[in-house]
Amino acid sequence: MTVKSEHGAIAGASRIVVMGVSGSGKSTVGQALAAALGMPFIDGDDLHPASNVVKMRSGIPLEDEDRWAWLDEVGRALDSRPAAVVACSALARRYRDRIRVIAPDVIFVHLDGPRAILESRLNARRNHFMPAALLNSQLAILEPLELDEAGIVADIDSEPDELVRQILGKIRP
Ligand SMILES: Nc1ncnc2c1ncn2[C@@H]1O[C@H](COP(=O)(O)OP(=O)(O)OP(=O)(O)O)[C@@H](O)[C@H]1O
Ligand SMILES: O=C(O)[C@H](O)[C@@H](O)[C@H](O)[C@H](O)CO
Repeated sequence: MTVKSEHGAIAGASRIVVMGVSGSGKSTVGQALAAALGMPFIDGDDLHPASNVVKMRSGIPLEDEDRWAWLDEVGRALDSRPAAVVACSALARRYRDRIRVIAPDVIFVHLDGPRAILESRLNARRNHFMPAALLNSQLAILEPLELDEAGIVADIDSEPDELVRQILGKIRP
């Protein structure tokens, strides 16, 4: 169960999704956050069916129909463990709702920031299936967390370690 502690931090955060568009740092920050919390880290990129990876690699944005089974995998990755950090874009409310059906106590950490930073990080990144050209479609789908969704927002314009520090000031297991 999640409750706000007396300091306003979200307590009971043991199943965490680090969300945001491509290039926001989900894998980088998610891994560091999991290490700091002593929790396993699972990269949602590794849970995609091969057909999704082929599509993204070819520069074709995924459709909702491509995402449902993947989001179910994300939900199961969380629900089958007592604690975990999963990197998953979870761009739209309906995608987060899908994850919550399986893992109701999930907390979302939205890595948010301006297009210019996202673009420069994606253009500098090597050896990843996701092309920078898909950033526009990702930003078009993005729906920020709503007030009734358990989660926090972190601004990506800091070093990963600093982001982890900020996140740990707002959530605690
Ligand atoms: N806070 C940060 N400061 C500087 N560089 C960062 C930061 N976060 C991530 N990066 C770098 O930006 C690039 C994108 O980060 P990362 O791959 O973690 O993003 P992602 O959200 O997981 O992307 P995707 O959804 O496409 O898998 C990487 O090269 C990473 O090293
Ligand atoms: O929902 C989506 O459009 C995609 O699944 C992407 O967001 C990828 O999972 C990933 O973030 C790219 O590496």
